[in-house]
Amino acid sequence: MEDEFAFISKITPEETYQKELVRGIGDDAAVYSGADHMEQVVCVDTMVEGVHFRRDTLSPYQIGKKGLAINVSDLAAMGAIPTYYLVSIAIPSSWTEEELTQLYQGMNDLAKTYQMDLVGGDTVSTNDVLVLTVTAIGKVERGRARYRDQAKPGDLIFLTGYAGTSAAGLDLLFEKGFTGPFSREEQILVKSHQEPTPHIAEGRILSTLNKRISLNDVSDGVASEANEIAEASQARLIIERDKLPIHDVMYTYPPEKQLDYALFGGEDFILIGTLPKEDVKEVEAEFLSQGLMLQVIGFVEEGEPGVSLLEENQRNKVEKNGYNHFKKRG
Ligand SMILES: Nc1ncnc2c1ncn2[C@@H]1O[C@H](COP(=O)(O)OP(=O)(O)OP(=O)(O)O)[C@@H](O)[C@H]1O
Ligand SMILES: Cc1ncc(C[n+]2csc(CCOP(=O)(O)O)c2C)c(N)n1
Ligand SMILES: [Mg+2]
Ligand SMILES: [Mg+2]
Ligand SMILES: [Mg+2]
Repeated sequence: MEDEFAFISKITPEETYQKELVRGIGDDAAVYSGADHMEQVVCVDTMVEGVHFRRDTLSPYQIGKKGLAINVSDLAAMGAIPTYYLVSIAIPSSWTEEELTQLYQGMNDLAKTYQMDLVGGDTVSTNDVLVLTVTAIGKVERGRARYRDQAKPGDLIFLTGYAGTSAAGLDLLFEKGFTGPFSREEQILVKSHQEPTPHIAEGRILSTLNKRISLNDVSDGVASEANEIAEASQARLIIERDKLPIHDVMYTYPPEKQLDYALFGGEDFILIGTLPKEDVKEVEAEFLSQGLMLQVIGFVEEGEPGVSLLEENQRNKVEKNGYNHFKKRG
């Protein structure tokens, strides 16, 4: 990389999507207006080389795409419509300009899907590994954001996709390297790790249907995210083992391995939530009409806040044991 300012002008979009954007890249800060009936939603997540990806697990394009996707997933978990994003990047000297162009192409491609505008960021050099921090902004109709603290006894728990595919894909990449070779089944798992799809359409259904819904996205694993809902709601969540949605391509794995990936794997970026039993039919019908998946995986009951797995009539405690940056898996 020769010049910081040349780099910034290279990554500045020529056109923008959002009509409420007043000033994007090029001044000290971005400016946008918003309608009174909408609330603004903002989140930030970081990806660090060696922790969130390696050069042999994600391509530069995929690093960019996933860096934005994990943030869009947090917007989905709030029921929000994505609008803007900002990118802070610390670049080691080993990265070529071509690789950085690909990284931004990955973000651009995902941003186009959701009509999100890149409105700012920061560019620095580093003597260490690449660090990518994306801030995502969205909006949601007043009072319709979906929080983690809404679960109540009698509710059902749901997932909006398959659990555990990303972690299974990552293990395949560790085992076989970036180029594989991977069978067709394995390719599905690897792709789900490398290019997760945020569940924005699912989040929007859950926000526009006016129901009492708790919602979270699965970054650290179903066990961890379910425990977050349990803590925030002071509720007891029971997950039924035989209802966990395991993708067909994982049927060749031993059942214990399937369960471990599903509960503790993480990075699936599906949504987990709860809703009143009497609302399930209506919500399911809306998901079905849009070709989307909604799988009931358990229920909420009275009792000590926490999560249990119901298996052959036994309840076993599910610890908050997913991915934790300062703790090894136990
Ligand atoms: N360093 C920090 N300073 C201030 N707030 C933070 C910091 N780290 C996390 N938070 C806040 O703590 C809450 C939980 O953050 P967390 O990162 O666990 O959620 P998440 O982004 O959904 O999960 P993940 O990062 O695993 O995808 C959020 O409200 C987040 O904004
Ligand atoms: C090379 C490599 N090693 C391990 C992992 C697994 N991993 C890293 S962060 C994370 C949870 C989500 O992160 P955060 O909590 O920061 O949002 C998981 C499951 C990976 N993706 N790549
Ligand atoms: Mg976070
Ligand atoms: Mg989240
Ligand atoms: Mg985390």
